[in-house]
Amino acid sequence: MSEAKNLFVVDGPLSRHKLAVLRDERTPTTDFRQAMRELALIMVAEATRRMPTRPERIRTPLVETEVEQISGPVCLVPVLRAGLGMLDGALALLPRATVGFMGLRRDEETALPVEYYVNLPRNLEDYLVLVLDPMLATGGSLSATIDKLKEEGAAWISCLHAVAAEPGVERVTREHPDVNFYAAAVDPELDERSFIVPGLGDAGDRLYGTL
Ligand SMILES: O=P(O)(O)OC[C@H]1O[C@H](OP(=O)(O)OP(=O)(O)O)[C@H](O)[C@@H]1O
Ligand SMILES: O=c1cc[nH]c(=O)[nH]1
Ligand SMILES: [Mg+2]
Repeated sequence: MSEAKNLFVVDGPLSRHKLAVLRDERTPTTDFRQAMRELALIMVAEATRRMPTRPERIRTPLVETEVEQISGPVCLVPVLRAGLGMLDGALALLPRATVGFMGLRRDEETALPVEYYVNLPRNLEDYLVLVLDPMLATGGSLSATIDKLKEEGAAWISCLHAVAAEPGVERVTREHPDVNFYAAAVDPELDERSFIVPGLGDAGDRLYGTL
């Protein structure tokens, strides 16, 4: 298992349970979607633990006191399509977040990412950015996403994944030591089509019934 300092495995009983539902080939689309939403919620709770905060003085009904607020606006960036399966869960905890989109699909022959849609907020440097994508396989799609976000000025980025594969983790943690990566599981390998093994199959197809 990767020992990178910027990799965090979110593997408590609840996330293991959700992941078990996602991995099972018998799970129908509706249950798969629900488990993905719930896992995203758990992962956002974990990833926000390392967000910067700022103090603020307020009054409770009794006295004046100091509280903490997350120190910037948050931008959620789902990587289309599969990342959309995590968006609702993330928005449940961060309802005021801005949402940007990265449209990428892997070429079936080469497994390299092809960009087809990008829509990010202006002034990305002001935001704390959370990238949502259930699958981190070779790391090609995530690497392209992080490069784009940094090009647009993002300075604080964390990435949330249901399943990551060792080779992809090795790549993105090495290329981006300033970014934090969260995964519910790190699987050992990729098959000849660059699918994660054991993995959960094609997350986009399972979310949207396009099997
Ligand atoms: O680490 P990589 O090797 O780049 O693979 C991971 C990417 O593959 C999947 O998307 P896919 O291309 O299947 O698009 P989809 O979400 O539209 O199905 C997944 O959601 C990631 O974005
Ligand atoms: O195993 C994999 C690899 C890439 N994308 C997926 O959806 N699943
Ligand atoms: Mg897919």
